[in-house]
Amino acid sequence: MLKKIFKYRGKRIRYSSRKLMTVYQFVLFIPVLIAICYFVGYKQVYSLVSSGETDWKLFILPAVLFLSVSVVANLLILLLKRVSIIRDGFFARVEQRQILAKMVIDNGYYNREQSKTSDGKTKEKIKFPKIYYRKRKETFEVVFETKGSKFQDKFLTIGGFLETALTADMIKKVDEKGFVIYELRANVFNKRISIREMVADKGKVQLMKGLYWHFDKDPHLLLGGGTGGGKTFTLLSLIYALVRVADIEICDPKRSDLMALGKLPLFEGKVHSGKDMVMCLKNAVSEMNDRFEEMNTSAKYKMGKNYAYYGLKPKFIVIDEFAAWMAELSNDFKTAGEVEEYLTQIVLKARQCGIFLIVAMQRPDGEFIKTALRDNFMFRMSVGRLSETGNWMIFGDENKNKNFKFVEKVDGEVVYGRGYVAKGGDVASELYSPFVPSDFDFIEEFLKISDELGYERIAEAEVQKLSKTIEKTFDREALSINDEESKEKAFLEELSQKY
Ligand SMILES: Nc1ncnc2c1ncn2[C@@H]1O[C@H](COP(=O)(O)OP(=O)(O)OP(=O)(O)O)[C@@H](O)[C@H]1O
Repeated sequence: MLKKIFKYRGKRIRYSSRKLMTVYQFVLFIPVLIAICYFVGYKQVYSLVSSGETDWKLFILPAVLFLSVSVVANLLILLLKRVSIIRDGFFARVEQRQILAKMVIDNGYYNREQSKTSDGKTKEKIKFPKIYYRKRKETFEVVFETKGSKFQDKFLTIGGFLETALTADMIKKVDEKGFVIYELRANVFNKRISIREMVADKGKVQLMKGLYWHFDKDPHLLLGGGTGGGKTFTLLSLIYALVRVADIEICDPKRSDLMALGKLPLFEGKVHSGKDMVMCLKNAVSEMNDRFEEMNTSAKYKMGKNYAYYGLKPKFIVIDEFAAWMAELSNDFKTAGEVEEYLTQIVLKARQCGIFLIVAMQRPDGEFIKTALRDNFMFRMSVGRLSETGNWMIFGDENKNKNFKFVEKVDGEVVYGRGYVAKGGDVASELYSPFVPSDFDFIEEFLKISDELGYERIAEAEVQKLSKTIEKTFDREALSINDEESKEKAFLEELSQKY
């Protein structure tokens, strides 16, 4: 009851909050000011004055000392505030409160109140509506009182505006009696991890600091994104992290970057293209049935337990450029029907026995992936530039009002692999896929994993050749594809540009 009466909503944003950073500058300077007043003012100047000293030259040194210490101290305080903002510390939050106050003033979301002073003059006072700022563990909340105020309509749709004003990403909007609460996350870029930090176990894989794909809870991943946005690198990163703990099958209809992996012993016979991809899905369905059989007849059978309990390894089927593949099959109804059938079975049933799909495409158009099938991908990601419709197709109706941004540069540097992420049905939040440094050679790294897992080594010349196929400058010729395949590849390339 008490909680209902006194509900803490956060720090109130007031007219005075517009100068918060300056106030803190002064507050932090006060101890320094006291110290110089004591050591310079009292100890030096005062003693000179009280001893009757009149030579003005003797006062120069204390004056210079006073000024220089003040300037240096203020510069240090400014530096401290800057570092704190960059590190998302205390002053990042102070700055956010100040920005909110300025936003209210600049947009006129306040009321003017007139009052009479004791000497009969009229004084105008600016009164802010009730707006609160509250820090949460990884996020912060901005709360607006609605209660029929003249700004109510504005506050109910201010989410996108807040995202831009506070350079933050809205992750939730909650309507409460009399209030609307926006939950935002700032400085998401700082939460980016390097590919080498990606950790996976039998139930989850890390994507950013504090962000995991719990594939056993939110099965099947749908990844969308425009050309060159970082889809292939995201897929490769996921494969890199998961291959230590899972079986991976790869379908690459474009026969591009991922095809090269098939030449490594670690993925021998596990990288598919053409008709082989249909077989891969068919085999996954029969493996699913076998796994269920094994689980149900196990001596330690327990209702509701999943693959991990029975000691089974998770298995991932990675399909790149899915829409282009389906477009290619648009005249081959039989095969297209077969693919759809296998995918539906896996999507609907395979979670418990540990078989998961990771499907990537430019955008999940209903023409190529049925909405009912798409809705069962419980984890969604996008990287790179995507149209409004593309985002809506990936993240669904829940995100129709989300302000999806395309960010090309962060701190002046071009950024790759930026996009959004959401569990099915949630508001999408900003994502930076794990960073792949320029000295990271996927082939070399997969060979290291091969060694760890006891696979045979391949010749150095072959390693060199393969490394080139997954370089930052796509050298697709190195894949040694014959003429007939080249034609088909060009056709698929064309389709994947479109879809
Ligand atoms: N996570 C990342 N870390 C570092 N660089 C990246 C990352 N993602 C993408 N890049 C850079 O962007 C380039 C394009 O990425 P990628 O090949 O993954 O795009 P794509 O969306 O798969 O494009 P396409 O559809 O044309 O194959 C890479 O060669 C790399 O230089």
